[in-house]
Amino acid sequence: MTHLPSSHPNVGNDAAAASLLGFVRHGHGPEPVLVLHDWLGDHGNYAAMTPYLDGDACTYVFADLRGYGLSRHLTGACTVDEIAADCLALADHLGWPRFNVLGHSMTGMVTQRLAANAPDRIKRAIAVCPVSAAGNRLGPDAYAFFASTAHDDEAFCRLMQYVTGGLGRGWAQAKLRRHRASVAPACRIPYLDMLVHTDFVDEVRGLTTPYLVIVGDKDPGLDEAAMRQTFLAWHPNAQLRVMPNCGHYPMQECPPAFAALIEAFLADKAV
Ligand SMILES: O=C(O)CC1=CCC(=O)O1
Repeated sequence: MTHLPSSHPNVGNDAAAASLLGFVRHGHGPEPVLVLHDWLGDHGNYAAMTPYLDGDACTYVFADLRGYGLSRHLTGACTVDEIAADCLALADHLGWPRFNVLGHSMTGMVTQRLAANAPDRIKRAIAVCPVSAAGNRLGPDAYAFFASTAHDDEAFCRLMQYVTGGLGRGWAQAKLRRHRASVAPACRIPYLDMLVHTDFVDEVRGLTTPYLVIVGDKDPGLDEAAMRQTFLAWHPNAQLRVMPNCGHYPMQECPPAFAALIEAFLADKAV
């Protein structure tokens, strides 16, 4: 991976440069792919799968949202509109008039926001274990538990084990270390509130963007049934794939199989 900081010299003006999302680029192929991370990780979620990606076919840009990883210094409103605007600014900076977008979990809804805001710019969308435009309406106890992971290391580890069907302590602790090092404390709850309370379903129904929706069969909440009631119900050109023996993090739990799945979709010449 090539590391390009957000202060890359090709940025057009100071204001744009100051708020450009940090990113990591991989590959040089003709198919541009903007890759977004989840609530609890950053671009590092994808490190295990990059050796299996075809860099001659695609150019991947792994972006960090404000408050995360290479954008840890950037503050903001932590809304889906802000993320979508930041993504389009990054695509402009990269010289990408039209591109593919991949969102994971929390940023599943960002793929929909982008497809609704800029349908001519989004070639295809991939939504991985995604929270949809309907938000993830957690009840009070579940919300309190999710919120506690922002400061309670044990709760964080329990969540990491729960959403992967019981992976071990080593997995949970590795996720915890990366999270605590790369996610600014001030943005943890605001992004949770975004993923819980956002609702723009009426703006995405009927969008014809080609969609690949991927879930793991060990992800307890964001499962096949949930996808059929959301993404598959709203997007006429959506297809669903269920990854076997995989939880909420296919890019880390099943890297080569996940890479093959997304690249088969990205290679579809009909689009
Ligand atoms: O990963 C996210 O963005 C949010 C989330 C954490 C566990 C889960 O099921 O969703």
